[in-house]
Amino acid sequence: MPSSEALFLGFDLSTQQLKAVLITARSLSVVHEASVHYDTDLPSYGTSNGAILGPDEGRVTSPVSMWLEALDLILERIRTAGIDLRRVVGIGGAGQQHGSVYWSVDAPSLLASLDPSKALGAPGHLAPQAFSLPDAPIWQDSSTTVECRELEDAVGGSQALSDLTGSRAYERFTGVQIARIRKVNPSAYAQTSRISLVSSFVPSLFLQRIAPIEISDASGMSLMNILTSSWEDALLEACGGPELRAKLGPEPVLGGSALGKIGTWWVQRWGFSPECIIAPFTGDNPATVVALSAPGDAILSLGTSTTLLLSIPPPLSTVSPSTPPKRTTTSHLLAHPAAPGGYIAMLCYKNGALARERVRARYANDTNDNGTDAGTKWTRFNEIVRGTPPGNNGYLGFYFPQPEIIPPNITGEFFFKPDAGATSMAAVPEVAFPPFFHPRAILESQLLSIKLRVADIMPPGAPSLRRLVLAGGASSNAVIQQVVADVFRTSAYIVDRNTGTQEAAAFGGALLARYAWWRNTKGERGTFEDMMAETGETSQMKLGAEPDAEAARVYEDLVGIYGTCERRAIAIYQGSSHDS
Ligand SMILES: Nc1ncnc2c1ncn2[C@@H]1O[C@H](COP(=O)(O)OP(=O)(O)O)[C@@H](O)[C@H]1O
Ligand SMILES: O=C(CO)[C@@H](O)[C@H](O)COP(=O)(O)O
Repeated sequence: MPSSEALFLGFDLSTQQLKAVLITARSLSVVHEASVHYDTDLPSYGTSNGAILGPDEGRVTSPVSMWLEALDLILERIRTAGIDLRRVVGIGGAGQQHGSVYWSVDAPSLLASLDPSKALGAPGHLAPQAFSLPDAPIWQDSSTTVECRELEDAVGGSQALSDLTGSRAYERFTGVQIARIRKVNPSAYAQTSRISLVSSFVPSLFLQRIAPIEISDASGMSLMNILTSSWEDALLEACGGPELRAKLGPEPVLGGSALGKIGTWWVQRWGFSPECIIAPFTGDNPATVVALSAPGDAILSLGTSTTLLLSIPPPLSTVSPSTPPKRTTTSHLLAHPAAPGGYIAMLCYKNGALARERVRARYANDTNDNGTDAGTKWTRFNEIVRGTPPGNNGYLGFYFPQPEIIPPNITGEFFFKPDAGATSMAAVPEVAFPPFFHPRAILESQLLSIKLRVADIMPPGAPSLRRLVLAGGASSNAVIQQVVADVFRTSAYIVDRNTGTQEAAAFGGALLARYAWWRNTKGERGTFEDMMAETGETSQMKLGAEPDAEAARVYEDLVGIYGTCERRAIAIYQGSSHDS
């Protein structure tokens, strides 16, 4: 590869880390990856897994200054690795969905006049004065239940809101987060000139002006009409009053388009080319779909959250009117970032990686457990899972350390085992649940919940899943790959680390930048797929695990029992939360 070959830079500002992937223009090969882990690389912010809990019940935020410093640090790491940033012709990326950043009235002039002698995160440079709130509410926030009910009431209920926006009201969605800020901190709201999503915050820094919000990530706000991809006045009014439209900026834009060229601060401080284009960033889940989706596949993303993603392509014919995809009160429908008229169906769970880590720490703590995620940290956990049979001898556990999204708001742990005659399941206290069964129990219950609901998001008449593609941190774990293949009776594919990157969202962001560059700089008119076909990119997937027929049969029998136990866990939770 000539060292002058043009590069695309993709970021993913996710929950626990900022990640970056650099790919070549012609073959889309990954030339470099970098990351900044907030807790360990920027400990002065005191985050736990990238977030700060409280002070109010359910409040979860991340410091905006920490994200600025993370950008400084990741660029330093990329430069130190010997990458010549002048080669970067396009920047794109992704952000954790729903999180919001509140810009002050001074922000536009501060952004436009950044000082090349100062780091982005240097105190007094942008922060605190460019922001009307120092902390950004993130997707783990669950403090807005009242605002959710108010929003649904304003439009005629949860299904009506889902029909309009693709989702019922959810605590983490940006519209209700805005409504809460307007209610509890009206002066900060009044001083806010613009509101960005995490995904539009980062390109705003690169452009040195506030970027528009992208349609796929706008689908996670409860503010956009999912069929027209335009802001919906009734929703804007309900969440943020008449002033919200101006704070959101222009109508949402399609991904894979060029927003403009990189700002002069980046050219002067970091040596980027002034011709480098900036593409809209999207949500981390839509970016993962862009990176990994092929017809007939579903994607299971095992990051901090767990998501199941299904790409619904645009109708083949624009002549015959298409039936709008299903909208439900348990799943989400998002606009596709790069295929106008296409959608993404999604299930999302809050208790993913962090809940599994908690079980590992309590019940599978290796004496050598100071290893890394990729090294020995999961060794004991995996041994225990291998030492227990599919179905876990009937022991079923539910682990919701944080208020869950599916089922809504359930919190706590709930355990079940077959009763004495093995004819039904009995709820049992933790002490009656052998510790050895917990590691498999958390994997099985997290996956059975998805199995129970996956039919809800399949388009009518769609064939059954061809294969599941795994993404996110836990996708590299071979034991987890096998349980996934068995539960869903489908081949589990993973990204081949020799040819691709595990950082699918950052990679998807780089691909969207490549698509924007191809259309805007090269003047091409084709689809994203046309662009991919021209690159001659070879598959980055490899088989992770094939289902075991006997194990798959066990899970087919178990899914109904899982559903019954889940209903009982909800009843126990509701009983206990009413008592307290
Ligand atoms: N080998 C592994 N086995 C199980 N889980 C893993 C493994 N490696 C990483 N993880 C999990 O991946 C999580 C991080 O996933 P990642 O997709 O990077 O998160 P995010 O994008 O939300 O910041 C960690 O919290 C860890 O629990
Ligand atoms: O809330 C959602 C999706 O609706 C989450 O999936 C966030 O987008 C966070 O993603 P990760 O950091 O877990 O990848």
